[in-house]
Parts: sequence; structure tokens; C-alpha cells
Amino acid sequence: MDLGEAWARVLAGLPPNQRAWLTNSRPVTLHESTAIVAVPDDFTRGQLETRLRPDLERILTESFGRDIRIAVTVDPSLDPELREPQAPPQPVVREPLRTDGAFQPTIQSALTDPDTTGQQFRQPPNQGIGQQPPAHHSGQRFDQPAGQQYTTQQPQQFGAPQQQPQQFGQPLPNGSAPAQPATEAQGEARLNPKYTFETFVIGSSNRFAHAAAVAVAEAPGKAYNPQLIYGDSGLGKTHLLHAIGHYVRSLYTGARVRYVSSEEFTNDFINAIRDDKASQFQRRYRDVDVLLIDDIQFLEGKIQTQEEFFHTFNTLHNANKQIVISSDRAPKRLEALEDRLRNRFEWGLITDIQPPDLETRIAILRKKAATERLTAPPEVLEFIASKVQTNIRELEGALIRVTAFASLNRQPVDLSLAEIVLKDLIPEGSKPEVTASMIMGQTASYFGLSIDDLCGSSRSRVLVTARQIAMYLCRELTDLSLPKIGQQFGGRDHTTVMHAERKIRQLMSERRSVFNQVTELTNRIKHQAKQQ
Ligand SMILES: Nc1ncnc2c1ncn2[C@@H]1O[C@H](COP(=O)(O)OP(=O)(O)OP(=O)(O)O)[C@@H](O)[C@H]1O
Repeated sequence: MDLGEAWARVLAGLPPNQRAWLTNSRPVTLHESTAIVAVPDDFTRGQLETRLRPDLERILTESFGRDIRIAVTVDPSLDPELREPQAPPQPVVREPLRTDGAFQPTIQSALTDPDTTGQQFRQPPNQGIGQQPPAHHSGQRFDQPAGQQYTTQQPQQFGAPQQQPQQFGQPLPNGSAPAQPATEAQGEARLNPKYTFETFVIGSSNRFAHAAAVAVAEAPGKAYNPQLIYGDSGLGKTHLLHAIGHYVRSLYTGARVRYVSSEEFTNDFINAIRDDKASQFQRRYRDVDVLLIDDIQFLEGKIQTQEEFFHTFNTLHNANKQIVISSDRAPKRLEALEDRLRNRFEWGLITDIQPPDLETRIAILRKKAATERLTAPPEVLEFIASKVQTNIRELEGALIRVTAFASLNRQPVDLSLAEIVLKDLIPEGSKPEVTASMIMGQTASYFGLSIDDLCGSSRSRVLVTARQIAMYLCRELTDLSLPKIGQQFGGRDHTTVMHAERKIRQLMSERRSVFNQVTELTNRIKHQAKQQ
């Protein structure tokens, strides 16, 4: 059965008062267990997401013989009143600019063979894994050099009236400059300039999440709301959240975008209560057009913060503002989160990211090497990609180690050198768990310091380096988030951890002593983890 047939059963199976809501709706596509349905306006979407959802999902589940959930997207062109009665004949354009929100073709064309009717997502032929989606993707070409896609020459005004879809950002000709300087984008929105769609490598493991993220950025508040991206640590969730933020800001002038980890949200909330600044806090998170909230699992068990986030969510959702959430688990498995929050997450589109396959890992390394100006021949990239399989952060870390070692020794990067540097990498799967306290303990004893020294405020040179190495290793060897690592080191801010990571990466290729210290410590820590 295809989605069209199943949808006919839905229409036949509903009572007339419910069926009326579906008059101008359209089933778009089925991806795994998610049926995407387009409706003409936000009000209808609200009805489908709440009142009609149980019946729709029941009939679809019966039709397909497996659990199906719906994700509802707004496509204003489905509104009969907005259709042009007699559109003048148009010349045939191979890659038309979309003016109606652009989200369904985006997600569909990114995932389907252009020659099929698009009822099933599947990998397009001729498309190498790890490459960009087809050129017709949302009317833009994807074979342009990095930095030239996803940008517009004249960003559109944000908050255009809903019935005027042509006001939404239209991807404009290629090669145009970003609408806003990176510094501004980094400021209020707090976005990492490196995490953009251009630097994100697409493979079968993340294609759906990526396509949905592009769709959401092109039509914030309309395409899918909320979008939830889940997957294991280091697979690119944060990267996608930031990429959405950048792209929205380049498409819509004045769009208010805010990225926050849920730990920061929690701390901010606690401080606001303490300092009696609740209304300031609320303005910060509610007066935005796009809220990107990372690692939502940290809200588990935090009742008051969940309550506050629930209201933030409702305020934004009611005002058709976009919410994008990341989590390390599917919402169903966020057991210590209140039902009403979990339930709201299910209103939108849930997308997962899986560990990348070998070709995608190689493509990621190739891109990383190009952006960081690291030189490594293909066989070395393949070797690294075959050694590190489940965490992209570790994959990048391995590349940095190999190239840093080569530069220190003034040797070319080749296979034998890579084998030497990575010989101690323990095969994944049997990977023992490394904890922050192990790293801190080993680092402290290696440098003849105490844990208190690492957590304290002394800025002597040895101490600063030791502290930064320990933070770097926490980043590389554990799944801890930046704020969590900051907390371990005497409640430091997450930006301090980011700085430490950058600093040590740099020092490793400049100072042999630092490279040796990091390597030696890694071995000791992994050895200890194996013993336990
Ligand atoms: N598909 C990809 N293409 C290019 N780089 C990627 C991709 N996926 C992840 N990365 C890189 O891998 C690193 C880790 O990614 P990121 O921090 O987004 O992971 P995460 O899923 O948010 O992890 P965590 O749950 O631990 O926060 C980043 O440097 C990111 O740029």
C-alpha cells in the first residue's frame, strides 16, 4: 500500500466533521514510520496535530500494519483562495525558484529519486554517499563551492504575513554574499560560524535530518514545528542546529534566532529566579523567531525548569515561532521528562541521525581537512575513517593528531605515520567508558598537581596548560557537553572549555611537549578505563 491509498482510507474512515479538515490537505510522503501531511494553514495544522492526530495515526497504522505517526507541514499553496485562477503561461524553467515556502520539495527532493512520484524516500541513484543532494534541491544548486549556497542576496523581511508566502525567503542566485556578517550572527544568536550547512556532509545516516533542517530554516514556524533531532553523541546534532540558525539569519532580515543548550537554559532560569529577573529571562527566550535548544535530555528530572520550558514552548508555538530541539534519545525514551512535554515534541517532525558509514566518514574527513587546511592523502583519510566509526568528534580528533604529529616531525602525512599515531586507538564497540574524574585524576598526577588545582583559579602557566589539556581530553574522550565539562572544572563557563579545546588543538601541532603530553595521557586514561 502506498501513502495515497492509505490516505484514501483515512478520508473514508473519518466522520464528516473531521474529514472536512482534510479537504485541502495532501499526503506528501512516507519516511520510515513518519507520514508527512501538508495542510494549507496553521489553524488546520493545529487541528491535525492535536484533535485529529489519534484517529489519523490509528487508521494509517492499521493500513500499513505498523506504527505510523504523522508530521504536519503548512503549504499555503494548498489554500484554494490563494491559488491564482488563471496563471499566465510560464516558460519551462528547469530549477524554478520556489515561492511557496519551499519545504516539501526540499525534503522530498533531497530524499527521493526525481523520477518517482515521491511516495517513498529512498536514496537517489547516481548520488555518491557523502555528497550533497541533487541540484534541484529547493531550487538551489548544490554543486557550488562551499560558502556559496544557502545564502541570499537580499534577505527577506522576517514575519511576513502567513498568507503571503512569496514574502518568505527565496533562494536567490548563486554566489551571493551572506546577508549578515558572521560576528553579528555569533553575537545574539550565539552561533558557531563553522557549523553551517555548507560544512555539513550529507550521507544516508543524516539525509532526512538534514533535509528537514533545511526545510525548517527556509520556512520557520511553517514547515515542521517543532523539529526534533536525536542521535548519539558527536553525530552532528549541534552542527545542524547552528546551521539552521545561520541559514535563517541569511534568509530573513532581522530574524531573532537564539541557540541555547538546555543546561544553560536551566542555569539561566535558576539565576533569573535568584535575582528576581524572571521577566527578563522570559523575554530572552520568548521574544525570538527561532529557538534552537540543544541536548534537551538535561531537563530530565528538573521539574521547575521543565515547567518553565513548557510555557516557553507554548508561547513560541502558539505564535508560530520555530522551535528546534536536539536530544540524545527518541522522545519516547526521555522517561524522566513530563508527559506533556514529550507529547508536544511529538507534534512536529522527529528525525534521527545514525552513525555515518565509511564513505560518509571519509567525506567528512576530506571536508574537515580542506576547511582546516590540513593535508592528508586519501589512503590516510580512509585509514582514519576505518579506525573511528561511531563518533565524528573523535574522527576529527584523530585527523588532528595525525597531521599535528607529522607537522611536529616535519614528516609527510602517510599511512605508516598514521598507523603509529593511532596504534593505541582501542577498537570501538569494546570501548570502555572514560569519565571526567579519570581524566582529571590522571592529568593532575601526570603534572604533579591536585584536582583542586585543576578546578581552582590559579593562572600559572603549567596549571593553565594542564587544565586545558584535561578539558580537551574530556571533550575528546567523553560524551559530556561543554557546560557539563565546565561544571567539572570548578563551574567554568562553556566558552572556556571551547577555548581550551581550540588552544590544545593548535598547541599540539606547534609544541612537541604538548603533543606528547596529550598522547601519553590518552594512553594512561584508556588503560585505566580498560582495567575497570
Ligand atoms: N555530517 C557532518 N559533516 C561534517 N561535520 C560533522 C558532521 N556531523 C558532525 N560533524 C562534526 O562533528 C563534531 C561533533 O558534532 P556535534 O557537536 O554537532 O555533535 P552532537 O551530536 O551535537 O554531539 P553531543 O550530543 O555530544 O553534543 C563537530 O565538529 C561537527 O562539525
